[in-house]
Amino acid sequence: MRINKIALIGAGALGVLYGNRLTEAFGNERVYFIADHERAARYQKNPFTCNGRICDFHYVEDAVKNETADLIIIAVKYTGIDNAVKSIRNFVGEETVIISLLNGIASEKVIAESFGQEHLLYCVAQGMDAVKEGPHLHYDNGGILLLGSQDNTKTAHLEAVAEILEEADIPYKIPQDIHYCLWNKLMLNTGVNQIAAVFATNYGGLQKEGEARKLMLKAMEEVRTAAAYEGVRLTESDITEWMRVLDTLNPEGMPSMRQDTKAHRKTEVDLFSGTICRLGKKYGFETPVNDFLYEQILKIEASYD
Ligand SMILES: NC(=O)C1=CN([C@@H]2O[C@H](COP(=O)(O)OP(=O)(O)OC[C@H]3O[C@@H](n4cnc5c(N)ncnc54)[C@H](OP(=O)(O)O)[C@@H]3O)[C@@H](O)[C@H]2O)C=CC1
Ligand SMILES: CC(C)(CO)C(=O)C(=O)O
Repeated sequence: MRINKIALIGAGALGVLYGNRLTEAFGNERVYFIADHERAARYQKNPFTCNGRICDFHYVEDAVKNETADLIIIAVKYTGIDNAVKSIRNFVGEETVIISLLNGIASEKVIAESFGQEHLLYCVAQGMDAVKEGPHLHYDNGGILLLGSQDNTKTAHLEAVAEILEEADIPYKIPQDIHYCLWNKLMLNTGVNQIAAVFATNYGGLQKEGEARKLMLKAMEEVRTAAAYEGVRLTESDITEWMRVLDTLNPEGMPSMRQDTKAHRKTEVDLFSGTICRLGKKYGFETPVNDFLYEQILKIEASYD
């Protein structure tokens, strides 16, 4: 299989980062964003920039028929996944490969249920420092994509995506176990993102000993339990390693969920405690910390003007 046409949906921090690298590599004949009519018009009027340079993006309206993409990259937030799935429907052909850059493990389930497991490759986006203000994206570190198939074998789809990333000079890795990688990142996000939002703090507030850090570790332990029920083994040392990484971060920085609550945006809580509490109910284990965090985050969202 060879990937010719590449579509993205979601021109946010990650969408602009990858959209720009792919457009620079393959041109806007082969690379485009799928967008509804309102977004396409808005984006065309107010072009995106990436590290100070205007992005030469091409937009195709989601109502267009008879245009399928070989690869679709989903880069919306979880709050936008249902509409994004509707928007890409016309572009999914028999051989289309779909990857989701979203955090957590929930978007993959939505995609598989909507289009069939055979279209899906698993992906973790990590290590980037992309910050988007209005249409302007800045990053120093472009991060890396971890990719894998459902059973971690080298499928034709996986090889085709790897080839295209290689050609575009986009860093990627095919780890031994992509599900472990997805869960490990979910464990970090469930602790760090949610605690920073609930305690209205930054990385500095999580780096020092105290109630916030204690609760963060307990929230992460509940993810370990959920992962075990799902057949993924996360260890104590995975948590220790994340704490080492957390302790190196700029204390003034903050995870995306805290940025969302500060800006009074809906959060991705359903990706994090939403997932863990749901699995707790499914398998019959207690999730007191994530129950508490879920409730608190919904309260924060409800308090916005
Ligand atoms: N930013 C990062 O460094 C990282 C992010 N992630 C994860 O990646 C995902 C994306 O994050 P990020 O790029 O930061 O998110 P952003 O909020 O920056 O971007 C999301 C974009 O999706 C667009 N969008 C929403 N709904 C639709 C729709 N129906 N059709 C088309 N576009 C739509 C929004 O457009 P509009 O503005 O026009 O409404 C917005 O620009 C999240 O799950 C995040 O947790 C993972 C690793 C790192
Ligand atoms: C890894 C981390 C916590 C980086 O801040 C993140 O994924 C996020 O902010 O959503």
